[in-house]
Amino acid sequence: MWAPASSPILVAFGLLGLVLVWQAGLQLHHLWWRPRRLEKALRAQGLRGSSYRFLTGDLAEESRLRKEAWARPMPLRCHDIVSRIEPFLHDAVREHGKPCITWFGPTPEVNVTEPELAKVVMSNKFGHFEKVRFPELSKLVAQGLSYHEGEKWAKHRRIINPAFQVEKLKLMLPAFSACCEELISRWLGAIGSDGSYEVDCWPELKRLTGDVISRTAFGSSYLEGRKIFELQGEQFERAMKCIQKISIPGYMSLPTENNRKMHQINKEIESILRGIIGKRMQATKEGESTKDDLLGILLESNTKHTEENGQSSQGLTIKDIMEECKLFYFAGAETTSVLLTWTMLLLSMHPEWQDRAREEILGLFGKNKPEYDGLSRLKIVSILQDLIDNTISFSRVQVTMILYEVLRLYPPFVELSRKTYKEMEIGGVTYPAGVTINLPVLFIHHDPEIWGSDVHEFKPERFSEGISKASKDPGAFLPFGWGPRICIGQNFALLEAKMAMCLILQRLEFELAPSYTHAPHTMVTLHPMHGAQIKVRAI
Ligand code: HEM
Repeated sequence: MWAPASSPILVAFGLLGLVLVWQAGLQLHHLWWRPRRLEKALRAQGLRGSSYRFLTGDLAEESRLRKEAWARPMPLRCHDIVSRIEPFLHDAVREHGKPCITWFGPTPEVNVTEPELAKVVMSNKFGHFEKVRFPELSKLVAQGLSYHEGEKWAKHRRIINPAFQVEKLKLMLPAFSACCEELISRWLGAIGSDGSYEVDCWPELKRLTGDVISRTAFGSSYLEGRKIFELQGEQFERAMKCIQKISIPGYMSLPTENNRKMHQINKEIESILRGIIGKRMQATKEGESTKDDLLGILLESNTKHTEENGQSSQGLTIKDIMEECKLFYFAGAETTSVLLTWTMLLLSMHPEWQDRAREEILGLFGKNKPEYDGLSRLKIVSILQDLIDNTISFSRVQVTMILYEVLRLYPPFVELSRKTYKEMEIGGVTYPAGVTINLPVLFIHHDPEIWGSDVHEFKPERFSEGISKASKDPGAFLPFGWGPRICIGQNFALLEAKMAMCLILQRLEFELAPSYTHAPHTMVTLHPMHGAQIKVRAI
C-alpha cells in the first residue's frame, strides 16, 4: 500500500537525481572538456606550455616551487628576482619559449612577454577583454569595490578623472608634506643616544601613504578617513587568511566568525563614509564646500556631469562614490608604500645614489629646517611643482630616475591580466573566449633582450634620457599598466613619492639594519617578506 504515497517522493528523488547529473555534467564540462578544448585550440596554432592537470592545473606545482624559493633569502644587493618571485613561470618560459601556456586551475593562461603584444592587449578598451582583477579578493576585502567593466567603468572613470589631473594634485601638496613631516619628526624623535634609530620602514610608510589618502581625499574629515584606512587594513588581513577558501561556492555567505566580522567591518566603513559624504553634500548645498580634496573634486565633477547631461542617471550614486573612496585606499596606499619602501631599501643598498639624490635636493632646496616658515615653505612647494611638471615630461632629475628604476626592478604589481570573452586575434594567434592573457610585468622589466645585459643592476642612469630611451623597446616600462585602464593615480603616486623622498633625504641618512633580510615576495603586491629594517640618522 505504500506505492501511491511514495510516488511524489520518487518524483522528487528523480528530479534531484536529474539536477545532480546536470550539475555533474556542468562541472565535468568546466573542469575537463572546456580546458581540453581550449588547450587543443591554442596548441594547434603552435603555442607551447604545460599540459592541463585536472582541477588544479599548475597551482600545486607553482605553490611548491614558490615555497621552496621563498624559504631562502637572497644575497643583499641582488635584484635578479624573477626566478624567486615567479619560479614556475620562469621555468615554463625557459622550457617552452614565448608566449607560453600555463594553467590557473582549469583556466588556460597565455603569458605574453613581448611589450608590443602586451600593449595591444592593454590598449583594448572593452571590446574583447574582461579585466581580471583579483575578483575574489575584491569580494572579500571590499565587498563592492568599483571593479566595473564596460560602460559602467567608463562612466566612473569620466567622473573621477578630474580629481587626478596634475593641476588638482598640486593643490594637495601641503597635505602630502604635512604627512611626511609627521613621519620624519617621529623618526627624529626616536633617535637614541648612539645617534641612530632602527626602524622597520614598511609599516611606517604604509601608515604614511594611508594618511596621505585620508588627508587628500577627505580634507578636514581626515581623522575619520584614517579610521577607514585602519578598518580596511584589518579587512585585508582577514581576507588574506581565507583567500584559499573563497573559491568554494557560497563560502562568503557562511556564518563563520571571520565572515561575520568582515561584514561588520564593511558596514562600519560604509557608515563612516556615508557620514563624511553626507556632511560634504550638505556643505555644498550651503555653499561652503571645499574643492581642493579628492572628495570635493569628485562631488563637483559628479554634479557637473549630472547637470551637463540633464539627467541624474549620468552621475554617480552615493554608493558609487563610497566605492570610489574605498578604492583610493585599496589601490593607492599599499602600492605607493611599496614603491617608497623599495626606494628606501635600494638607496640603503646603493649609498652612492643616496648621496647623489641628497646632493641634488640640497642644491635645490637648501637645508631648510623641519618647521618651514611661510616663505621657505612656498619656495619648497614651488620648486616641487617644477619637479612635478618635469616628471610629466620625463625629466632627468635624479629622484625621478631613481623612482623609475625602483619601479622597473620591483614593480608593485608583478603581473596584470585580461580575459577574452569572445574569439579574437592577437599577434597572429586566434584566442578562443575564456583564455586569460597574463602580462608578466616583472618578466618584461627583467628581460635582458629589452634592457641589456645589466638588466638586474640598479642603474637609475638608464632613465637619464626619459622612459622611452631607457630600453630597446619604448613600451617596456609598465608599472602603471597601459592604455585606457592605465593607473589613474600614477601622477598622484609619483608626486607623493617625490615629496616624501625629498623631505626624507633632506633630513635623514639611512642604511640597511643588520636585521634586514633580502627576501622579496608577493602577497598581492611585491614587498619585503621579513620587513624593511633600516637605521636612520639625522643629518
Ligand atoms: C606606485 C604606485 C602605484 C602603482 C604601481 C599602481 C599601479 C596600478 C596598476 C598596474 C593598475 C591597473 C592597470 C591595469 O590593470 O591595466 C592600477 C589601476 C588603478 N590605480 Fe593605481 N597604482 C599606484 C598608485 C595609485 C594611487 C596613488 C591611486 C589613487 C589614489 C591609484 C588608483 C588606481 C585606480 C582607481 C585604478 C583603476 C583604474 C581603472 O581601472 O580605470 N593607484 N594602478
